Amino acid sequence: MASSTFLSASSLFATKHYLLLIPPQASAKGYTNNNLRVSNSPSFVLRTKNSTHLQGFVAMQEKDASTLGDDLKIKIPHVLSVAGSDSGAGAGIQADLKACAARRVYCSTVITSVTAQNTVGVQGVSNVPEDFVAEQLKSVLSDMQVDVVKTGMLPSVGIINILCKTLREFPVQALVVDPVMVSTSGDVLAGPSILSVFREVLFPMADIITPNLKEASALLDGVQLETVDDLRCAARLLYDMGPKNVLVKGGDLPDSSDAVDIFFNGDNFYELRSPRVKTQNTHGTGCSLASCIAAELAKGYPMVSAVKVAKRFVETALDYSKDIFIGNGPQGPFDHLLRLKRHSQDCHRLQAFNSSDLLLYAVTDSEMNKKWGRSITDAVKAAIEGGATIVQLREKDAETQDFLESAKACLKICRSHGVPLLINDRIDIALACDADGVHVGQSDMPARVARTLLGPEKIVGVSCKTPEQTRQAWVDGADYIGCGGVYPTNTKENNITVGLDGLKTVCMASTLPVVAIGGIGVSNARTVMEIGVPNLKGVAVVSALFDGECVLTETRKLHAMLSESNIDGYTQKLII
Ligand SMILES: Cc1ncc(COP(=O)(O)OP(=O)(O)O)c(N)n1
Ligand SMILES: Cc1ncsc1CCOP(=O)(O)O
Ligand SMILES: [Mg+2]
Repeated sequence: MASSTFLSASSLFATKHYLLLIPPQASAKGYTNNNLRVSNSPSFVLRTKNSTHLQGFVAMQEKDASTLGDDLKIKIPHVLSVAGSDSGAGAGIQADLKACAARRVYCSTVITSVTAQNTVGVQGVSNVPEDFVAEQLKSVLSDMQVDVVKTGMLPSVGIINILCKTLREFPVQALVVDPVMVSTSGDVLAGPSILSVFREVLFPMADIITPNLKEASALLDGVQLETVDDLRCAARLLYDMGPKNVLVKGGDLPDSSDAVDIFFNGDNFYELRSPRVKTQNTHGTGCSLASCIAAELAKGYPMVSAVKVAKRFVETALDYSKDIFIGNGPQGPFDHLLRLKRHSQDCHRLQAFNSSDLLLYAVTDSEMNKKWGRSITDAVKAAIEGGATIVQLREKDAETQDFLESAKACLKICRSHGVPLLINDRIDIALACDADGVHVGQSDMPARVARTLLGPEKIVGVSCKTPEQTRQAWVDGADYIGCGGVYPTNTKENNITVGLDGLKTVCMASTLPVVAIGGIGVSNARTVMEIGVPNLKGVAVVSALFDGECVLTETRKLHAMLSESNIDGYTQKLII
């Protein structure tokens, strides 16, 4: 269906630019090196001729890929949205852009109409002149390898005719038609004059049409649609107008606690049923659903899975957004990217990573807390009260669910004190609780992948014992380096001790700030900090803080020692 580039795997393996990490189950299933389809970086989909697929990561070994030959460039799935602009950005072109971004598909836009719109309703509409719609269409389609066209508000017969003519000139893999007629607020966006051109010209070209109840009824000359059986009849009648597939959305069906949509492909009916999300923030659901279908088609998925994924995508976003508040009208927008609330919860972390946070780095240990009969939250509270400037949860034996609960509780404490909280090894836990970042070692999740998964604003720390590792950490997008064990330690088994010389070598080679770790406490922290390298920013400590009766006392002692020697001030001055 979609025209993503097919690359032969042997050419990928031959290049130094890509390292294709084939998941074990791929070779177990006997996948050959032929016909691997790379659809997205850094994630990829392996697709075989029988369309089974596996997902994984493509890691770029070089940041600069500008020297790649044409045959190795990655084709990005591309949806062109032909729709109206919504100034409130809940629906229309703006929703389409967000839905495609959320589904990791490129979206270009042809604007058919500009609406003055908010959560209350539509205050004004100004259609774009037809010849300028034609010009936009030509600009995009003549250049940009569009896979799928998705239509929204098509406000005039002339614009629809221009679209159909242009699509004949520049054919695409699929056409998704959302026959927008009325906004969520009830305002008319396309008059009855377009009904016949929809039915006679556009629908026969469509791979799928996605009317809601009101639109289906209007297209069927006002027939009443009140039950799921009515939706089935409507789907069949609409199918007879020529589209290859029909999705009739039953979101407005009365008396249903479920959201029921009917999908018909000419052979089979699918009843897509899910619990109705109780929310007022539904503005733009139709546009987003159609865009998501288009996005999945552009990636090469079959129609039924595209529709199912799209429905799940919208439901997830609606559920996530049910308590957000944007605008005073009855139907607010929702958050396609599931990120807006996180930002407002982030308010206690006022700035990005600050290397002076490494001064007194407390690393927890579940065994030690158990031994001394304290909870992890009490341990973290005491460490912060004693002066810890950053906290890492290093819970090696914790069950995932317990770890997540502890991490959420500790995060609350840390946020209320403005202290960053990092998670050791477990990117999944960091993502699930929205921690401030992670610390990974040389055999953990590679720092570059951790960075990709966590995004640019989170902190990524990497353990390094050599200059080569520090350089790689920097290339991979790490924020700091943990270097050790500086001294022998019982906390980490089989750990090679690098000594003060090893620490110095790493610091000298590093372009990133460094924190020293391993066997460090009040008795030797000063010696460590006085090795005289500007980017050594602090000490990371486990047993000296947590393997004792009173975490508060031990942390205070170490904090006093570090502040007394004004180590941070010294290193800050040197590094400037
Ligand atoms: C600040 C800091 N530095 C180094 C480490 C060690 O990480 P790693 O090498 O992954 O070993 P484990 O801690 O996972 O056993 C650290 N945790 N923190
Ligand atoms: C996790 C880790 N990485 C290198 S040494 C070490 C253990 C540090 O623990 P302690 O501070 O008790 O020596
Ligand atoms: Mg680790």
